[in-house]
Amino acid sequence: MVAIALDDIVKAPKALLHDHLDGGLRPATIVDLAGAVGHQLPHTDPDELGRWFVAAADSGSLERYLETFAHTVAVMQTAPALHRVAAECALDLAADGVVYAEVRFAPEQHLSRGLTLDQVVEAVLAGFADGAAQAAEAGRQIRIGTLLTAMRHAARSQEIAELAVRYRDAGVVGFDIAGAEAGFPPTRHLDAFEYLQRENFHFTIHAGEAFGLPSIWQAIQWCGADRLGHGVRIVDDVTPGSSPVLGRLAAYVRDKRIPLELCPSSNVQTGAATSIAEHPIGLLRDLRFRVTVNTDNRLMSGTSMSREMALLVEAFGYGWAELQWFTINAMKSAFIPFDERLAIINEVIKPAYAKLI
Ligand SMILES: O=c1[nH]cnc2c1ncn2[C@H]1C[C@H](O)[C@@H](CO)O1
Ligand SMILES: [Zn+2]
Repeated sequence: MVAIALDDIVKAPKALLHDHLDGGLRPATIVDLAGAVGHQLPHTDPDELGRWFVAAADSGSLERYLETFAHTVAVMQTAPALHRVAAECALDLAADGVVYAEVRFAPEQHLSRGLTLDQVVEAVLAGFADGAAQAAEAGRQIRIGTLLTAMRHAARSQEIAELAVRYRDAGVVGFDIAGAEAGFPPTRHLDAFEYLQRENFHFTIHAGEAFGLPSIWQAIQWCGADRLGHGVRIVDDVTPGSSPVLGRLAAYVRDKRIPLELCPSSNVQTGAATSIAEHPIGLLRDLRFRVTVNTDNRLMSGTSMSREMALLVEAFGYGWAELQWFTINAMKSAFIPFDERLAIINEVIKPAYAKLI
Protein backbone atom coordinates (compact mmCIF):
# COMPACT_ATOMS: atom_id res chain seq x y z
CA MET A 1 0.00 0.00 0.00
CA VAL A 2 1.29 3.46 -0.88
CA ALA A 3 1.58 5.72 2.16
CA ILE A 4 -0.70 8.75 2.18
CA ALA A 5 1.16 11.87 1.06
CA LEU A 6 1.39 15.02 3.17
CA ASP A 7 -0.28 17.09 0.42
CA ASP A 8 -3.31 14.82 0.51
CA ILE A 9 -3.53 15.00 4.31
CA VAL A 10 -3.53 18.81 4.03
CA LYS A 11 -6.65 18.58 1.86
CA ALA A 12 -8.53 16.34 4.33
CA PRO A 13 -10.53 18.02 7.12
CA LYS A 14 -8.87 17.83 10.53
CA ALA A 15 -9.81 18.74 14.11
CA LEU A 16 -7.24 20.04 16.58
CA LEU A 17 -7.85 20.29 20.33
CA HIS A 18 -4.42 21.17 21.73
CA ASP A 19 -2.57 24.07 20.13
CA HIS A 20 -0.94 27.00 21.99
CA LEU A 21 -1.35 30.46 20.48
CA ASP A 22 2.06 31.52 21.84
CA GLY A 23 3.60 28.33 20.45
CA GLY A 24 2.47 28.88 16.88
CA LEU A 25 3.68 32.28 15.70
CA ARG A 26 5.15 32.73 12.24
CA PRO A 27 8.90 33.38 12.63
CA ALA A 28 8.62 36.41 10.30
CA THR A 29 5.93 37.89 12.55
CA ILE A 30 8.12 37.45 15.63
CA VAL A 31 10.95 39.30 13.86
CA ASP A 32 8.58 42.08 12.83
CA LEU A 33 6.98 42.51 16.26
CA ALA A 34 10.30 42.22 18.12
CA GLY A 35 11.75 45.02 16.01
CA ALA A 36 8.81 47.24 16.92
CA VAL A 37 9.20 46.76 20.69
CA GLY A 38 13.00 46.43 20.82
CA HIS A 39 12.99 42.80 21.98
CA GLN A 40 16.31 41.04 21.41
CA LEU A 41 16.00 37.76 19.47
CA PRO A 42 18.58 34.99 18.99
CA HIS A 43 18.26 35.53 15.18
CA THR A 44 16.62 38.17 13.02
CA ASP A 45 16.44 36.07 9.87
CA PRO A 46 13.03 34.31 9.98
CA ASP A 47 14.34 30.98 8.62
CA GLU A 48 17.20 30.91 11.10
CA LEU A 49 14.87 31.94 13.90
CA GLY A 50 12.45 29.13 13.00
CA ARG A 51 15.31 26.62 13.12
CA TRP A 52 16.51 28.08 16.43
CA PHE A 53 13.12 27.49 18.07
CA VAL A 54 13.01 23.86 17.02
CA ALA A 55 16.62 23.21 18.09
CA ALA A 56 16.22 24.99 21.44
CA ALA A 57 12.96 23.18 22.18
CA ASP A 58 14.60 19.86 21.26
CA SER A 59 15.96 19.78 24.77
CA GLY A 60 14.77 16.53 26.35
CA SER A 61 13.23 18.52 29.20
CA LEU A 62 9.86 20.26 29.52
CA GLU A 63 11.41 23.06 31.59
CA ARG A 64 13.99 23.91 28.91
CA TYR A 65 11.40 23.53 26.16
CA LEU A 66 9.24 26.10 27.96
CA GLU A 67 12.11 28.62 28.14
CA THR A 68 11.73 29.29 24.40
CA PHE A 69 8.31 30.88 25.01
CA ALA A 70 10.04 33.95 26.48
CA HIS A 71 10.56 35.16 22.90
CA THR A 72 7.00 34.67 21.73
CA VAL A 73 5.30 35.99 24.86
CA ALA A 74 7.55 39.09 24.76
CA VAL A 75 6.13 40.17 21.41
CA MET A 76 2.49 39.50 22.35
CA GLN A 77 1.94 42.39 24.78
CA THR A 78 -0.25 44.82 22.84
CA ALA A 79 -3.75 44.50 21.42
CA PRO A 80 -2.64 44.89 17.76
CA ALA A 81 0.11 42.26 18.25
CA LEU A 82 -2.32 39.79 19.87
CA HIS A 83 -4.87 40.46 17.15
CA ARG A 84 -2.32 39.82 14.40
CA VAL A 85 -0.96 36.64 15.96
CA ALA A 86 -4.47 35.24 16.47
CA ALA A 87 -5.58 36.13 12.93
CA GLU A 88 -2.47 34.51 11.44
CA CYS A 89 -3.04 31.44 13.60
CA ALA A 90 -6.56 31.05 12.17
CA LEU A 91 -5.26 31.53 8.62
CA ASP A 92 -2.38 29.06 9.06
CA LEU A 93 -4.61 26.37 10.57
CA ALA A 94 -7.22 26.86 7.84
CA ALA A 95 -4.55 26.63 5.14
CA ASP A 96 -3.50 23.32 6.68
CA GLY A 97 -7.05 21.97 6.33
CA VAL A 98 -8.00 22.26 9.99
CA VAL A 99 -11.78 22.78 10.14
CA TYR A 100 -12.11 22.92 13.91
CA ALA A 101 -9.47 24.07 16.39
CA GLU A 102 -9.31 24.87 20.07
CA VAL A 103 -6.43 27.26 20.59
CA ARG A 104 -5.21 28.09 24.08
CA PHE A 105 -3.06 30.76 25.69
CA ALA A 106 -2.48 32.22 29.15
CA PRO A 107 -3.91 35.78 29.43
CA GLU A 108 -1.86 36.44 32.59
CA GLN A 109 1.33 36.32 30.48
CA HIS A 110 0.28 39.24 28.30
CA LEU A 111 -0.04 42.07 30.84
CA SER A 112 3.48 43.51 30.90
CA ARG A 113 2.64 46.56 28.74
CA GLY A 114 -0.49 47.53 30.63
CA LEU A 115 -3.30 45.51 29.03
CA THR A 116 -6.01 44.18 31.33
CA LEU A 117 -7.00 40.50 31.25
CA ASP A 118 -10.25 41.45 29.48
CA GLN A 119 -8.43 43.49 26.84
CA VAL A 120 -6.08 40.57 26.17
CA VAL A 121 -8.96 38.15 25.66
CA GLU A 122 -10.90 40.60 23.48
CA ALA A 123 -7.89 41.22 21.21
CA VAL A 124 -7.35 37.49 20.70
CA LEU A 125 -11.02 36.73 20.09
CA ALA A 126 -11.23 39.55 17.54
CA GLY A 127 -8.08 38.25 15.85
CA PHE A 128 -9.49 34.73 15.55
CA ALA A 129 -12.75 36.08 14.14
CA ASP A 130 -10.85 38.21 11.63
CA GLY A 131 -8.57 35.36 10.55
CA ALA A 132 -11.46 32.90 10.24
CA ALA A 133 -13.41 35.44 8.14
CA GLN A 134 -10.41 35.95 5.83
CA ALA A 135 -10.00 32.19 5.51
CA ALA A 136 -13.69 31.80 4.65
CA GLU A 137 -13.36 34.45 1.94
CA ALA A 138 -10.54 32.37 0.48
CA GLY A 139 -12.82 29.30 0.54
CA ARG A 140 -11.55 27.65 3.72
CA GLN A 141 -14.00 27.26 6.59
CA ILE A 142 -12.57 27.04 10.12
CA ARG A 143 -14.28 27.24 13.48
CA ILE A 144 -12.02 28.28 16.36
CA GLY A 145 -12.82 27.88 20.04
CA THR A 146 -10.55 29.58 22.56
CA LEU A 147 -9.30 27.97 25.78
CA LEU A 148 -7.93 30.19 28.54
CA THR A 149 -4.94 28.72 30.33
CA ALA A 150 -3.75 29.49 33.86
CA MET A 151 -0.07 28.87 34.61
CA ARG A 152 0.31 26.11 37.17
CA HIS A 153 3.27 27.72 39.03
CA ALA A 154 1.30 30.97 39.47
CA ALA A 155 -1.70 31.72 41.68
CA ARG A 156 -4.22 33.24 39.30
CA SER A 157 -6.23 30.18 38.30
CA GLN A 158 -9.45 31.30 40.03
CA GLU A 159 -9.26 34.69 38.33
CA ILE A 160 -8.60 33.10 34.92
CA ALA A 161 -11.39 30.59 35.44
CA GLU A 162 -13.79 33.48 36.13
CA LEU A 163 -12.46 35.28 33.04
CA ALA A 164 -13.14 32.19 30.91
CA VAL A 165 -16.70 31.91 32.17
CA ARG A 166 -17.25 35.63 31.57
CA TYR A 167 -16.35 35.18 27.88
CA ARG A 168 -18.15 31.86 27.36
CA ASP A 169 -20.69 33.39 25.00
CA ALA A 170 -18.04 35.29 23.07
CA GLY A 171 -15.83 32.42 21.88
CA VAL A 172 -14.11 31.02 24.98
CA VAL A 173 -15.10 27.35 25.19
CA GLY A 174 -12.91 26.03 28.00
CA PHE A 175 -10.12 26.35 30.55
CA ASP A 176 -6.72 24.67 30.99
CA ILE A 177 -3.65 24.74 33.20
CA ALA A 178 -0.15 24.50 31.74
CA GLY A 179 3.51 25.06 32.60
CA ALA A 180 6.09 22.91 34.35
CA GLU A 181 4.38 19.83 35.77
CA ALA A 182 6.82 18.42 38.33
CA GLY A 183 6.28 20.12 41.70
CA PHE A 184 3.05 21.82 40.60
CA PRO A 185 0.22 19.30 40.98
CA PRO A 186 -3.19 20.22 39.57
CA THR A 187 -4.77 20.06 43.04
CA ARG A 188 -3.10 23.42 43.78
CA HIS A 189 -5.90 24.84 41.62
CA LEU A 190 -8.80 22.89 43.07
CA ASP A 191 -10.83 26.00 43.87
CA ALA A 192 -10.78 27.01 40.21
CA PHE A 193 -11.84 23.56 39.01
CA GLU A 194 -14.65 23.34 41.56
CA TYR A 195 -15.84 26.79 40.47
CA LEU A 196 -15.84 25.71 36.80
CA GLN A 197 -17.83 22.59 37.60
CA ARG A 198 -20.44 24.64 39.44
CA GLU A 199 -20.65 26.83 36.32
CA ASN A 200 -21.15 23.77 34.06
CA PHE A 201 -18.01 24.79 32.17
CA HIS A 202 -15.43 22.61 30.43
CA PHE A 203 -11.74 22.16 31.22
CA THR A 204 -8.72 20.15 30.29
CA ILE A 205 -5.53 19.83 32.35
CA HIS A 206 -1.95 19.34 31.12
CA ALA A 207 -1.15 16.12 32.97
CA GLY A 208 0.89 12.99 32.40
CA GLU A 209 3.48 14.66 30.19
CA ALA A 210 6.60 15.33 32.26
CA PHE A 211 5.15 13.64 35.32
CA GLY A 212 3.35 10.35 35.50
CA LEU A 213 0.29 8.64 36.86
CA PRO A 214 -0.21 10.64 40.09
CA SER A 215 -0.67 13.79 38.03
CA ILE A 216 -3.23 12.10 35.75
CA TRP A 217 -5.03 10.63 38.74
CA GLN A 218 -5.27 14.03 40.43
CA ALA A 219 -6.42 15.74 37.22
CA ILE A 220 -9.28 13.30 36.81
CA GLN A 221 -10.26 12.12 40.26
CA TRP A 222 -9.60 15.27 42.29
CA CYS A 223 -10.05 18.02 39.74
CA GLY A 224 -12.66 16.50 37.42
CA ALA A 225 -10.91 17.24 34.11
CA ASP A 226 -12.99 16.57 30.98
CA ARG A 227 -9.86 15.80 28.95
CA LEU A 228 -6.15 15.22 29.52
CA GLY A 229 -3.62 17.57 27.93
CA HIS A 230 -1.12 14.93 26.73
CA GLY A 231 -1.98 12.19 29.24
CA VAL A 232 0.58 10.08 27.41
CA ARG A 233 2.02 8.59 30.62
CA ILE A 234 -1.22 6.66 31.08
CA VAL A 235 0.76 3.88 29.38
CA ASP A 236 2.66 3.48 32.65
CA ASP A 237 -0.54 1.87 33.93
CA VAL A 238 -0.67 -0.63 31.06
CA THR A 239 1.27 -3.89 31.36
CA PRO A 240 2.37 -4.71 27.81
CA GLY A 241 2.23 -8.17 26.25
CA SER A 242 0.18 -10.15 23.77
CA SER A 243 -2.93 -9.09 25.67
CA PRO A 244 -2.01 -5.92 27.57
CA VAL A 245 -3.44 -5.53 31.07
CA LEU A 246 -4.87 -2.19 32.18
CA GLY A 247 -4.45 -0.96 35.74
CA ARG A 248 -7.37 0.70 37.55
CA LEU A 249 -6.59 4.23 36.38
CA ALA A 250 -5.95 3.29 32.74
CA ALA A 251 -9.14 1.23 32.74
CA TYR A 252 -11.07 4.18 34.16
CA VAL A 253 -9.70 6.57 31.53
CA ARG A 254 -10.57 4.17 28.73
CA ASP A 255 -13.98 3.13 30.12
CA LYS A 256 -15.05 6.74 30.62
CA ARG A 257 -13.78 7.67 27.13
CA ILE A 258 -11.65 10.46 28.60
CA PRO A 259 -9.97 12.12 25.61
CA LEU A 260 -6.17 12.07 25.43
CA GLU A 261 -4.76 15.14 23.66
CA LEU A 262 -1.62 13.44 22.37
CA CYS A 263 1.11 15.58 20.79
CA PRO A 264 3.69 13.25 19.22
CA SER A 265 6.47 15.65 18.13
CA SER A 266 6.25 17.74 21.29
CA ASN A 267 6.56 14.59 23.42
CA VAL A 268 9.73 13.53 21.60
CA GLN A 269 11.25 16.99 22.14
CA THR A 270 10.53 17.10 25.87
CA GLY A 271 11.59 13.49 26.42
CA ALA A 272 8.08 12.22 27.22
CA ALA A 273 8.53 9.74 24.32
CA THR A 274 11.74 8.42 22.78
CA SER A 275 10.69 8.63 19.11
CA ILE A 276 7.57 8.87 16.98
CA ALA A 277 7.83 5.15 16.13
CA GLU A 278 7.97 4.29 19.83
CA HIS A 279 5.35 6.82 20.85
CA PRO A 280 2.63 5.21 23.04
CA ILE A 281 0.00 6.51 20.61
CA GLY A 282 0.37 3.23 18.70
CA LEU A 283 -0.51 1.11 21.72
CA LEU A 284 -3.16 3.50 23.01
CA ARG A 285 -4.90 3.49 19.64
CA ASP A 286 -4.75 -0.31 19.43
CA LEU A 287 -6.36 -0.43 22.89
CA ARG A 288 -9.00 2.05 21.67
CA PHE A 289 -8.46 4.80 24.18
CA ARG A 290 -10.13 8.05 23.06
CA VAL A 291 -6.95 9.17 21.27
CA THR A 292 -6.65 12.53 19.49
CA VAL A 293 -3.66 13.89 17.53
CA ASN A 294 -2.45 17.41 18.22
CA THR A 295 0.31 19.89 17.44
CA ASP A 296 0.93 21.46 20.89
CA ASN A 297 3.36 24.11 19.59
CA ARG A 298 3.74 24.36 15.83
CA LEU A 299 6.64 26.82 16.03
CA MET A 300 8.70 24.90 18.62
CA SER A 301 8.14 21.60 16.80
CA GLY A 302 8.34 22.99 13.26
CA THR A 303 5.12 21.16 12.61
CA SER A 304 1.49 21.33 11.53
CA MET A 305 -1.57 19.18 12.11
CA SER A 306 -1.07 17.53 8.72
CA ARG A 307 2.60 16.86 9.45
CA GLU A 308 1.79 15.20 12.78
CA MET A 309 -0.60 12.89 10.95
CA ALA A 310 1.95 12.23 8.20
CA LEU A 311 4.52 11.23 10.83
CA LEU A 312 2.03 8.71 12.25
CA VAL A 313 1.22 7.39 8.77
CA GLU A 314 4.95 6.82 8.25
CA ALA A 315 5.65 5.29 11.67
CA PHE A 316 2.54 3.14 12.10
CA GLY A 317 1.31 2.60 8.53
CA TYR A 318 -2.00 4.33 9.22
CA GLY A 319 -4.45 4.87 6.36
CA TRP A 320 -7.43 7.17 5.88
CA ALA A 321 -9.63 5.07 8.19
CA GLU A 322 -7.30 5.73 11.12
CA LEU A 323 -6.96 9.43 10.25
CA GLN A 324 -10.74 9.72 10.15
CA TRP A 325 -10.96 7.94 13.50
CA PHE A 326 -8.54 10.43 15.11
CA THR A 327 -10.46 13.32 13.56
CA ILE A 328 -13.86 12.13 14.71
CA ASN A 329 -12.47 11.36 18.17
CA ALA A 330 -11.26 14.96 18.40
CA MET A 331 -14.55 16.37 17.17
CA LYS A 332 -16.52 14.23 19.64
CA SER A 333 -14.28 15.55 22.43
CA ALA A 334 -14.55 19.23 21.51
CA PHE A 335 -15.92 21.72 24.03
CA ILE A 336 -18.51 23.27 21.68
CA PRO A 337 -22.17 22.16 21.98
CA PHE A 338 -23.12 18.63 20.92
CA ASP A 339 -25.27 19.66 17.96
CA GLU A 340 -22.44 21.76 16.52
CA ARG A 341 -19.96 18.90 16.93
CA LEU A 342 -22.35 16.55 15.20
CA ALA A 343 -22.88 18.95 12.32
CA ILE A 344 -19.13 19.16 11.65
CA ILE A 345 -18.79 15.36 11.86
CA ASN A 346 -21.73 14.62 9.57
CA GLU A 347 -21.55 17.51 7.15
CA VAL A 348 -17.80 18.11 6.84
CA ILE A 349 -15.65 15.23 8.11
CA LYS A 350 -17.53 12.09 7.09
CA PRO A 351 -18.36 13.16 3.51
CA ALA A 352 -14.72 14.14 2.88
CA TYR A 353 -13.23 10.91 4.26
CA ALA A 354 -15.88 8.82 2.49
CA LYS A 355 -14.30 9.99 -0.77
CA LEU A 356 -10.79 9.19 0.50
CA ILE A 357 -11.27 5.77 2.12
O1 LIG B 1 3.42 20.93 26.42
C1 LIG B 1 3.31 21.82 27.27
N1 LIG B 1 3.28 21.50 28.59
C2 LIG B 1 3.14 22.43 29.55
N2 LIG B 1 3.03 23.72 29.29
C3 LIG B 1 3.08 24.11 28.00
C4 LIG B 1 3.21 23.20 26.96
N3 LIG B 1 3.24 23.90 25.80
C5 LIG B 1 3.10 25.17 26.12
N4 LIG B 1 3.02 25.31 27.45
C6 LIG B 1 2.91 26.56 28.21
C7 LIG B 1 3.83 27.64 27.68
C8 LIG B 1 2.91 28.73 27.23
O2 LIG B 1 3.44 30.01 27.48
C9 LIG B 1 1.66 28.48 28.03
C10 LIG B 1 0.37 29.07 27.51
O3 LIG B 1 0.14 28.77 26.18
O4 LIG B 1 1.58 27.05 28.08
ZN1 LIG C 1 0.41 21.98 25.64
